[in-house]
Amino acid sequence: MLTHLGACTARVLAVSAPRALARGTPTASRALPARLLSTTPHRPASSSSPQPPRGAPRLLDQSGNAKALTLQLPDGATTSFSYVWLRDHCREERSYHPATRQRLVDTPKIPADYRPQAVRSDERGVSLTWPDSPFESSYESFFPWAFLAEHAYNPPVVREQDLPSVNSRKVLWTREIARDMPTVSYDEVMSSEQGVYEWLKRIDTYGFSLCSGIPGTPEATEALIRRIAFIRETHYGGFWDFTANLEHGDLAYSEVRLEAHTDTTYFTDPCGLQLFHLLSPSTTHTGGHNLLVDGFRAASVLREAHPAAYDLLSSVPIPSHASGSGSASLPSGVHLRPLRRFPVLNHDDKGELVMVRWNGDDRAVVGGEAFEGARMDEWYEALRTWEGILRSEEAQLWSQMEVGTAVIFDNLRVLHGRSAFTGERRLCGAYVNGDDYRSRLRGLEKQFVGGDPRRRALEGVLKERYGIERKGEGKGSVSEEYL
Ligand SMILES: C[N+](C)(C)CCCC[C@H](N)C(=O)O
Ligand SMILES: O=C(O)CCC(=O)C(=O)O
Repeated sequence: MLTHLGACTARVLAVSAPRALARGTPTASRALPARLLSTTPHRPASSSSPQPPRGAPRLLDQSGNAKALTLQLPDGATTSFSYVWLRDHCREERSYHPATRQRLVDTPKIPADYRPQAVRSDERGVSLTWPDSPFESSYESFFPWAFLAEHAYNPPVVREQDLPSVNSRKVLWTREIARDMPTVSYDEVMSSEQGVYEWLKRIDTYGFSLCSGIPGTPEATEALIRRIAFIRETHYGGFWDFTANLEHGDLAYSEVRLEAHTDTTYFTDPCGLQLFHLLSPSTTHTGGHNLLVDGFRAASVLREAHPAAYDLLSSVPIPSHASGSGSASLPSGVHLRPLRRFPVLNHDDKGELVMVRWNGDDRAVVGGEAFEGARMDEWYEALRTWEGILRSEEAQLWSQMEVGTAVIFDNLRVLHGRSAFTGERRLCGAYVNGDDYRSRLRGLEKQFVGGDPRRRALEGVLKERYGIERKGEGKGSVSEEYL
């Protein structure tokens, strides 16, 4: 078991109905705490919404003389595709390897004025017959309506506002979550794909999860991590089994307190997941308690209360370094250029917060043009404000780790730390790449719930708004599993 430190006195920011993460048969995992800060869930149109217009989309010009393929959707909307785009995105075997799903067509050789000699459509989609030409012998491409509707660009048929944000499933938390921690059991993770799915869903939702019932050995811990994906090797090695011996020239290998931070801020691509499992019983040491802070919640508090500070921490790039060990040297002085630098708060191209990078110990010298004038004072004020939120009582989830229960967290969202300790404290764990974790989760979502939330919303929009569905295998090699 994990012993939570201190009474849970944090304010619950907002509570809505408990969210069932798992669909279908309940697993051995415990129920999940109610939402602690409501985020606006994406609500697909209810069954009372008007019935979608029926009938397949239709072509507006089948003459083949048009400069582009234009189709009209059942609601009257029209959208066009360039013929070069169509030839480039053909999913037939001549153009798209059916096993590797890689493009075979040599795109730059498609003539700029390429056009089909015939175009026809039916209830399933559109067929274009390409002519004999120096580019290729005559050939037919088929596109299911679902493929065209999903990938329409001129104009788009499905827009960003039709889909849930990448953070729609995330539940922000305070230390209050200690009342009922997202937890799965070692046995369920090791014994079934459903178990791995329950584990990764919790990590995706809360940014962390416990896993209980683990044999107190590094071997069992490593096997558990490898149920997600392969381990990410760094200059600290792959799977770590360490004590406070400064083995790798880093404070993690010491007994000092570490404030809430994210790891590997000196890498262009910080490690995605990080797992810790205590191997020495709590009787062998004093202190060394685990700290977790929801960096996305902290950022939302900062944005609400200190928007200027939020903007500053979202724009000014911060250098980071690690002494590394042996051959690794990751300096990042003001004039030394890593591949690129990142701010503390990082957003995707839709403005969604997707990565927190914060490590006060590993931060290198800040300076350069970005800090001229009053900017340096403003930045330190923002730092104090940000750290004030991270160190607030309501934000800090402290736990005394125990042999048999591991904590795993998303290093791009959840900050971690530890209290100082004395005595023998042996910890093991590893990093997993963020892309490998997200890929594994998407594969499990496809297996258990028909895809990730955006994929399911996209197909819901096409079906409910236009009556268009992806219907099993398409014609030829164009499968409905197109990427
Ligand atoms: C490998 N292990 C997790 C034990 C320690 C990693 C060292 C942490 C480093 N200061 C950083 O923040 O990246
Ligand atoms: O010792 C711990 O509990 C955590 C150490 C740490 O923060 C790290 O390795 O990044």
